[in-house]
Amino acid sequence: MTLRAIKYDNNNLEILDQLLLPAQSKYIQVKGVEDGWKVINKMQVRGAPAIAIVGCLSLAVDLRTEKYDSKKQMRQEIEGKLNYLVSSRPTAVNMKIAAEELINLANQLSNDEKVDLQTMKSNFLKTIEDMLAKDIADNTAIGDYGAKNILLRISGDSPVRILTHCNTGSLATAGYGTALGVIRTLHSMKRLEHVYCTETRPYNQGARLTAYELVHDKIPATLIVDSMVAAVMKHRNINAVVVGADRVAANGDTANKIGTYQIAVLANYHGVPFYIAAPFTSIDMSIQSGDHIVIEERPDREMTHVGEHRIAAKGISCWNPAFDVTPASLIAGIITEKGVFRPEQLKEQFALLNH
Ligand SMILES: CSC[C@H]1O[C@H](OP(=O)(O)O)[C@H](O)[C@@H]1O
Repeated sequence: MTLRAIKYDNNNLEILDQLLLPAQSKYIQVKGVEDGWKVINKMQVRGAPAIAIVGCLSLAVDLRTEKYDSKKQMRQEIEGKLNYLVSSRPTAVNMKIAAEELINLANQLSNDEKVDLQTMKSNFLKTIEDMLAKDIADNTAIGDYGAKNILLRISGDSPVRILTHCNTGSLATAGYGTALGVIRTLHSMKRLEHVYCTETRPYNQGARLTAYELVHDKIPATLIVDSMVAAVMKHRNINAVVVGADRVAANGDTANKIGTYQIAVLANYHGVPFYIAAPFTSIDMSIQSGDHIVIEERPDREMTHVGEHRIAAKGISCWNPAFDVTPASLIAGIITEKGVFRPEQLKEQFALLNH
């Protein structure tokens, strides 16, 4: 049984409430865009690709139940709801890119006189529902490209030791995962010796979610606290770091979970290749560098408490950015579903291959 963050059939959308994992595995129904915005903003579902898929599927739930007087009215509803969903979390670009593409599609269908209202609705819904299968296909391709590229660096057929940060698996996507997809593929090739996953404070995506996925898949792994990365690189002979992305800028600068930047600096110091694994839907060619990426800041309580238990002194001020930006100069390769690219190749390859 594979882990599924998202369940969608017969217009019934459910998400695995990731705030309750690993103690409790509970699915909650998403009854439309309002619910979609809330479960994304509260991080009951999270992960750049999963955010876009759940957001768009929540729109599909609304569209199937609502009646429209005209194609123009439906187009206006679609645009308003998609822009609302984009506001749920600002850093991951996938929801923004999906919204732009779906608004363009709604405009095309609305302006096409050969297309009636019912055909517009069914074409639009199919495009959204196809996102699930496409994401899984993208992730298995990322896994293949990433594993092969990492193994090119290894002499003989010895297995590798990988470090990863945050959660980039089935719980951050429609399935299989991006960076965790690379790890899954290495494991299936019997070329993975061990994974080190960081706990990823303050939301603990590593301890609660990645560890959960690795144990579920029986992949040999060790959980480390975020402050142990340097020691693990010094003493455990890490062959590569592979992490995900929330937004990759045109020059390859990448926003990812807070703590990623310092891992990249440590990897550079220890001569460990540092990879980003992300689908083209996480690449934002509209911004030239990471300087332009908006970094979400989350509530202090996510730092000062674990559940209901206070772990920080009352009255201390907090800074809780959810992401940081790793400069392209520290990135050995960007693993995508179309291949593995050096940051300086990204703009050209994206223009060639993004279709
Ligand atoms: C498949 S990449 C997921 C990406 O999203 C995570 O952030 P969050 O848990 O806040 O949504 C993290 O940055 C991962 O790398």
